[in-house]
Amino acid sequence: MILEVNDIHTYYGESLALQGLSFSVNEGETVCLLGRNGAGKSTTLKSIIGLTPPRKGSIVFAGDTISGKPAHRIARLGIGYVPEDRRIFPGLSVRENLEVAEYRRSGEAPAWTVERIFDEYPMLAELAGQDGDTLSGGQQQMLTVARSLMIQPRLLLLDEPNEGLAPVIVQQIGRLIDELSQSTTMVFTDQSVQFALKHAQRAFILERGKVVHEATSENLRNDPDTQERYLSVA
Ligand SMILES: Nc1ncnc2c1ncn2[C@@H]1O[C@H](COP(=O)(O)OP(=O)(O)OP(=O)(O)O)[C@@H](O)[C@H]1O
Repeated sequence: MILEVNDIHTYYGESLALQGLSFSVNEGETVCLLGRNGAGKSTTLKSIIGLTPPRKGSIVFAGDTISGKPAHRIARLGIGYVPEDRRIFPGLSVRENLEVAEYRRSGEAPAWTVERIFDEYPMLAELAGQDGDTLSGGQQQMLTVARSLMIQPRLLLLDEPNEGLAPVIVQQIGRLIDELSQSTTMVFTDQSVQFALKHAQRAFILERGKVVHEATSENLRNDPDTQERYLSVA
């Protein structure tokens, strides 16, 4: 088990967003968090990375309790996070956006360098000198995912990577998830059950800040009742 989220309670002010949410992820797996708007998917990822620390419960990553640690320390333990709003640093080139994120754990050769990213994603190499702010939505998403690799993640969290992107770009993001899932454990959120089932091995369905259903993608695909109950827009 690389990630264990145990009974977390996360608040915004006095308002309870996650109320006893638990799930776990095995090393090498790709899982998806599904659920209607406001179910708590983004807050779950933000709780793991430490942006909205849970007030109760615990989160264990690779044997270390990370709940309670500051976000930058959690990231340095090897958790990459791509927020919903893709924070490209404006005024920095594509190359600089990657360079500022670079982190090498002592004693380990980095798996990801700017050169490797440019080799594997030539589209980013072509844009190397361009200001990050001038990129299209799809290019920005590629860059934010690539940037999250620069901390050499063992676990990658992607929050709605497809939001606002054209279908052809969504296909590219799907391919990127498939490729990265060969080497990295991943947790992503998505509004589209079809996309999730295609690219994740397991899904957790959230409702009102809790996991209410867990299934392999295969089983959920053949379970229209559960899809209808928790995922269809009423
Ligand atoms: N910054 C915030 N301040 C106050 N409440 C918030 C904030 N962000 C989220 N919430 C509340 O927390 C709950 C969970 O929201 P969250 O964004 O995690 O859901 P989600 O499943 O990711 O939904 P969406 O698909 O709309 O992003 C909701 O009730 C939401 O209104």
